Amino acid sequence: MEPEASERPKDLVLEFPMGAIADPYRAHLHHIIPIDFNSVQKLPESHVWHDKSHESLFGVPSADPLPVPVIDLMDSEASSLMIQACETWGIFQVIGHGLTKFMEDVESEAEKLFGLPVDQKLKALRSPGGATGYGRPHISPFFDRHMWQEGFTIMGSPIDHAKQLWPQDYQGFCDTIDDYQNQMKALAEKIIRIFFKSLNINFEELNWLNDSGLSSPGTALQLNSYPPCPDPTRAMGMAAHTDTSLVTLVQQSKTSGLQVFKDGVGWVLVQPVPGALTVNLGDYLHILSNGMYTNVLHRAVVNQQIQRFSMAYFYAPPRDFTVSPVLSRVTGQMPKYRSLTVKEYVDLKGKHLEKALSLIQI
Ligand SMILES: O=C(O)CCC(=O)C(=O)O
Ligand SMILES: [Fe+2]
Repeated sequence: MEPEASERPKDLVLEFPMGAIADPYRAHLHHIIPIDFNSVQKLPESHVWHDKSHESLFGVPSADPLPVPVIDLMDSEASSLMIQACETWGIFQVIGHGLTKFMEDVESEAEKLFGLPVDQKLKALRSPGGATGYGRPHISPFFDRHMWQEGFTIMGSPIDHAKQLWPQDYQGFCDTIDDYQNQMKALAEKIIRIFFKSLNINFEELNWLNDSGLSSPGTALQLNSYPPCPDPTRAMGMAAHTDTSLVTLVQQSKTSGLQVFKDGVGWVLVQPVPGALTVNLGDYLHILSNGMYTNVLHRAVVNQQIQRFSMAYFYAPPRDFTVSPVLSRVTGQMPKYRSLTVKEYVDLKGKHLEKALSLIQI
């Protein structure tokens, strides 16, 4: 039976042999190299998502979408509005952050990067089993269809890959990316402190959140490009997933494409607001809040006319940090999830994707 449009899809993983997910197939180049989008006139069968067998996963956007909350950081009520938004949506957009210049600069670098000839981009290809560089979405091995997307993942300095892309002229890209990551880190930490305060977490003692210790948070910047697609209603830009983060800051270009799943409503478009950054709540805040804050299920769809870009900055605790439902201790509720380290959760998510949370349910 197909789920109602407004019921959160429970099984997002398509028919991919489970045994293969944990084995080296995961690192196979087939799941790393994007197709040459310029040379394709017709959507290849390998990229068709919207057919009978996948209907329930695809879903249709809600006919009467409610707007995702837009919050001005200068508003004196901003903190409580964010908290409200995450009890219901798990996502909101922020304006009034003063980061427009950095956003414009990073978007033009992303355009430059994805505009390079395919052979040039392939020089910075992610290595099998590696995390950074050019390639398909990291969630690709879980799905038996390919997504209409190419990405570039950065952790720390992008200098090694940038030198492969622009041997003579890589410094501008690196400087823009460094500045952007510094700004995004500060904003992510500001938002995380608001949520930790609401959960009574003593964040003054968390050296990784206060830049005062040996351990550092896990951060990554993902540049996404979704080229114009010959058959957008049957294709998928990025399949539905939740982020393995505390929060993710997403910058969308003017072209819409990000959709979120809202219980009782269905898929809702996150309408790009000029200058706004979208804040997605990830799995770790969901666990810490004992399920009170929604880890938003989201995906990206594509269009026929315009190449769309997005920049996603992920912020997670260090790998040795223990994630446990602290809210249950405060309120006396039964914990819904068992405690585990970030490293353990990352391993579970790497093997089971969206099933990871149900595997730690008590
Ligand atoms: O392209 C988008 O708007 C979403 C990207 C995303 O969800 C991700 O990179 O995790
Ligand atoms: Fe995401």
